[in-house]
Amino acid sequence: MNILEVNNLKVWDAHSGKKIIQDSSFHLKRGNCLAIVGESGSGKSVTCRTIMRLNSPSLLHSGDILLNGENINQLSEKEMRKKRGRNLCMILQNGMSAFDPSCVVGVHLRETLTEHFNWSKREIEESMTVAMKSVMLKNPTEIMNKYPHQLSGGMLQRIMIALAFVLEPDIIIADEPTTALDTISQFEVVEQFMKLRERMGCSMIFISHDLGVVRKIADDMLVMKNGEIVERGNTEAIFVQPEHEYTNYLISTRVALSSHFKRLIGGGVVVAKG
Ligand SMILES: Nc1ncnc2c1ncn2[C@@H]1O[C@H](COP(=O)(O)OP(=O)(O)OP(=O)(O)O)[C@@H](O)[C@H]1O
Repeated sequence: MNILEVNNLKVWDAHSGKKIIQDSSFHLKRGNCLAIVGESGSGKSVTCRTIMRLNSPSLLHSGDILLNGENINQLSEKEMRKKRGRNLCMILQNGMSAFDPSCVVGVHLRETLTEHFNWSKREIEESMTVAMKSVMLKNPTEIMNKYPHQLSGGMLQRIMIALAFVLEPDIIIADEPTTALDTISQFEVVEQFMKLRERMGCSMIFISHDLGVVRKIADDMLVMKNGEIVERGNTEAIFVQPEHEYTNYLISTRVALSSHFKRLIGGGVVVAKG
């Protein structure tokens, strides 16, 4: 059963007429994680922002976007706002850009949750506290009283994941959620995503440059190049036997990079003698 079906999605720049997404059709099965990979500028983020209807007004689109069978492309802006957060939740690359820099994060969390639930301030704080502890954020009350710039990138990502725990959306769209983080935070955030899936069984679209993470987390994947999907299917099957030469290139580049890295690390270890 598909929770999301995207049919014949086209996106273009109204000013230049440049086609950004050519004619994209894909689906997300309920409870599955679909990864979108591809080089920079291939249209991964524009695809996801179109689903959320968060593109800049200069980008126009056509096609059907069926969420639970309902064509959300035909909804008014007001109806779409209700879908965002409660049904579709996006976790961005840079946690800093997701929060209002002028207020403490607790205000942002309260505003978001008040829009979707008829909860008191206390209920909101209680459910956020539980969710924040579950993503290993200690001292939730203290964190909620801090401004975004006073928190690390990894902490902000985990706050967004905690918010997703509370919102329990049908679909979480994560746009390179670990790119801006250091290696340790990347590992922790990926762990939290896996936990999120296990606990909520939610459906997820996961954009990533990191093929190691994709192989670990995604059931299915799409490979994009120049606004087109060039390969799709089961993640493991694609990794074992990529059909498109571009996918082959992406996978073999990763393998080459990783063995180069291992050689460097191995070669860099000097054991003192005597
Ligand atoms: N607001 C916009 N106006 C015009 N062109 C845009 C706009 N936003 C994105 N584009 C163009 O759309 C294309 C796809 O961009 P997109 O951000 O989806 O790529 P991406 O695959 O997500 O890349 P990355 O991995 O670097 O995030 C790019 O050529 C980009 O320049």
